Order: sequence, then C-alpha cells, then structure tokens
Amino acid sequence: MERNNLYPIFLKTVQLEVLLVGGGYVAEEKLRFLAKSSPDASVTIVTPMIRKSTLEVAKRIGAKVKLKKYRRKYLKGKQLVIATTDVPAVNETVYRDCRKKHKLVNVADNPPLCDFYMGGIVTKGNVKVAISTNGKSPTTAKRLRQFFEEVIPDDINKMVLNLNSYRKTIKGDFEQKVDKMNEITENLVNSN
Ligand SMILES: C[C@@]1(CC(=O)O)c2cc3[nH]c(cc4nc(cc5[nH]c(cc(n2)[C@H]1CCC(=O)O)[C@@](C)(CC(=O)O)[C@@H]5CCC(=O)O)C(CC(=O)O)=C4CCC(=O)O)c(CCC(=O)O)c3CC(=O)O
Ligand SMILES: NC(=O)C1=CN([C@@H]2O[C@H](COP(=O)(O)OP(=O)(O)OC[C@H]3O[C@@H](n4cnc5c(N)ncnc54)[C@H](O)[C@@H]3O)[C@@H](O)[C@H]2O)C=CC1
Repeated sequence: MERNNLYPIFLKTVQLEVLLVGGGYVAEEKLRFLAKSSPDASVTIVTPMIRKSTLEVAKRIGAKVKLKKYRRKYLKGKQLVIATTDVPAVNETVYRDCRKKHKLVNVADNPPLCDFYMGGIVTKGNVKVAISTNGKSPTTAKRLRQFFEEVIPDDINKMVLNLNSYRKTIKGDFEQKVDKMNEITENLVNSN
C-alpha cells in the first residue's frame, strides 16, 4: 500500500517570517486556516490587489500588506513562503526563487510545487492534531478535521494541565516518572 512519508513538525510561527504571495480567494483560505491555528503568526502579504475579505483576515492577525507585484527581494528574511496567485508563471517563479534560496515553499493547490503541505488542524487548548492525506484528498483532510473536532473533548486541556502539574509532584528519577505517568494514563487508551 502507498504510504505517507511526510514528516509533520509544529512550527513556532510567532518567531518565523511567512510570506504570502497573492491576495485573492485562495490566499484568503490559506490565511484563514493559518490564522485559526496560529493567530500569532508573523505574515507579510505581497500582492498588487487584495480582496476585502482577505484584508480583513490580514488585519485581524496583524499581517503586513505590500500592494506590489511579487519580486525576489520580498523573500529576504522569510523562512516560509506560500504562493497563491492566479498567474502560474508567477507561482513557478516564486517556487524556483525559493528553491535557490533554500526557503520552504508551498504553491497552494499545486502539489508538485510544494516543499510542504498545509494540513487539516484541530486545536483544543494545548493539544493540536494535524492531518495529511499526502496531498491525495484535501476534502478527506477537511472531513477528518471536522470529525476530530467533534470527538476530542473540549476539556482535554484540563487533563493535560493536570498531568503537567502531577508530574512535578512525582519523586524519583526520570524512569520512575515515566513509569508513573504511563500507569495513570493507561486507561485513556484501554477504556473498556
Ligand atoms: C496538496 C495540498 C497543497 C496545499 O495547498 O497545501 C492541497 C491541494 C489541493 N487542494 C485542492 C482543493 C481543495 N482544498 C480544500 C481544502 C484544504 N486543502 C488543504 C490542503 C491541501 N490542499 C494540501 C494537501 C493536504 C493533504 O495532504 O491532505 C487543507 C487541508 C489545509 C489548508 O488549505 O490550509 C484544506 C482543508 C482545511 C480544513 O477544512 O480543515 C478543499 C475542500 C474544501 O474547500 O471544501 C478543496 C476543494 C475540493 C477539491 O477540489 O478536491 C486542490 C484541487 C484544486 C483544483 O480544483 O485544481 C488541490 C490540488 C490537488 O489536489 O492536486
Ligand atoms: N478559488 C478557488 O477556489 C480555486 C482557485 N484555483 C486556482 O488558484 C489560483 C488563484 O485563485 P484565486 O485566489 O481564486 O484568484 P484571485 O483572482 O482571487 O486572486 C489572485 C491573486 O493573485 C494576485 N497576483 C496576481 N499577479 C501577482 C503578482 N505578480 N504578484 C503577486 N500577486 C499577484 C492578484 O493580485 C490576486 O490577489 C487560480 O489560478 C485558480 O485557477 C484552484 C482551485 C480552486
């Protein structure tokens, strides 16, 4: 069976610089999901035209907007780049410029021109689940996201914080702590 070999990481977007190229519907969708998961992300948008609804999301997360056409110079200082323009040649240029400069790039909705994919994301307090279908079915990623939003209890964060506090009270070395933490959480997965 074909299998997903992508490696998920949880980026500290607050200390990274993201460049979003384009300000239309696709830009808005990508920005909305980024803002939902990481409202503290540091984002710059470069686009000669930005739609009203995209601008609203941009303002909400304090993104900088440059009303200019994409140029290579806008990559300076950026680590993650997302290209969403309606001009394929521009998206391809962004992709090539990023590869040359070793920056991670996503050309939205264009899997071959992506170093990384955006995923379906569920956030409940400190808990976050990210979902990928290896680029095969974004709709499945969306449905799975909705499913996990339903089934993961809203108060899971309380449990996480309780376990965090409890761990500090356990005496012993690292191994003893691990044993104890495993013991008291055993029923979370064997709840029959
Ligand atoms: C490869 C990837 C690259 C990337 O963009 O990062 C990609 C690619 C493509 N998306 C397309 C379309 C749609 N995308 C969505 C939705 C989402 N797409 C997202 C991610 C990804 N989309 C990456 C793979 C993720 C994975 O591995 O599963 C999500 C999860 C996250 C996000 O966008 O932030 C977000 C759901 C968020 C949520 O709800 O939680 C919907 C559903 C809807 O809107 O109802 C549709 C319409 C249905 C359809 O057309 O299938 C098309 C066809 C375009 C065309 O028609 O040509 C392509 C190109 C192709 O598949 O070839
Ligand atoms: N809207 C959708 O649901 C889908 C769109 N697509 C494709 O995605 C692409 C983008 O679609 P939309 O966001 O709907 O288009 P859009 O017309 O809403 O937005 C395009 C954006 O690209 C910007 N742009 C154009 N040239 C630029 C340049 N040189 N530098 C920087 N920004 C530039 C424009 O100013 C505009 O903000 C299109 O190619 C479309 O075919 C694919 C699947 C679904």
